[in-house]
Amino acid sequence: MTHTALEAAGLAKVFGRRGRRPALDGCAFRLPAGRVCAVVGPNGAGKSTLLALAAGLLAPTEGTLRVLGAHPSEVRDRLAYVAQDKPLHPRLTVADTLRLGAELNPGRWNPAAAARIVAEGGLDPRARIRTLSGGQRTRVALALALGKRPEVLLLDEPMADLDPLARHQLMGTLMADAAEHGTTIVMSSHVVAELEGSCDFLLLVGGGRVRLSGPLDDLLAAHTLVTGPAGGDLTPHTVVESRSAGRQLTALIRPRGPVPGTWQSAEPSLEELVLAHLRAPEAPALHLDAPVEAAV
Ligand SMILES: Nc1ncnc2c1ncn2[C@@H]1O[C@H](COP(=O)(O)OP(=O)(O)OP(=O)(O)O)[C@@H](O)[C@H]1O
Repeated sequence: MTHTALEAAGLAKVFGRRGRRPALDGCAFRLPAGRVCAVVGPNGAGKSTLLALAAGLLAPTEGTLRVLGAHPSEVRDRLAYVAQDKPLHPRLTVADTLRLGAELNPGRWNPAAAARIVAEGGLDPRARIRTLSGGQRTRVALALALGKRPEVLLLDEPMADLDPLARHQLMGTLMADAAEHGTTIVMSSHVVAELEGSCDFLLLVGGGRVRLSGPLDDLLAAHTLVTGPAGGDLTPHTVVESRSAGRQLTALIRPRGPVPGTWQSAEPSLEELVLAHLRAPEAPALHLDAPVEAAV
């Protein structure tokens, strides 16, 4: 039994010929099993590439990405992956699709988990996939994924085409499943607010690199949002991002020692942490997950 769900070392992926800008470059992180991990970052940052590598659908150009201590292809039956485009057979009905899920996952399939997700969306089991809306297809794809009873669930922007109520309800189902079975969930999303309160581990990817990694509480505690007079001196602290409005300066810092009482300070929210790093792509990386070094 491994206690590590995902472990990347020196991970790089170049699409097409070598020499092109890598989609991922020199990524190293370690995600312990049982965590709910948010993967965030701007468009083109490499989030989908990372998830497809973890699912074993892509091979790294350099380095390794181990899943449950093994090569992804060796643990395929212990993983489930929901891609952005949710490939489902358009002519099958919802019930046929779940039956296929059962046939493809003998000994693992949990019909109740899959049926529950479909039923909660009010989907007619006799409806053909091609007649479903984007959000309804997402629900079927999530039902297939959870029905597989995976140890690691990889979700690429799973909530993008769901209405707010369905998002809320499906997030609740996912979190309950993770809590009950210890499932590791790795979920990319652009809607940072919806990750707050559900995720306990963060990977912030930018320009193909992992810029922040670690337990969310530790990453938040390592940063302080300060407000003070414009032109105020923030040495010796590491300033991730600062903005002035009139005579006031607001900055996200990584404190190195106490912050003077002339500054108002508070712990940032997840959204504030992520937005500051997105606005400041050159800010230094911070890894609080003790990743392994790339093998030489
Ligand atoms: N199949 C592919 N062939 C060539 N380049 C690709 C391919 N897939 C991704 N890329 C490139 O790799 C980089 C990372 O893409 P990726 O889809 O992983 O980003 P992302 O963070 O998931 O973006 P988004 O938030 O827009 O979904 C981008 O520059 C993209 O153009």
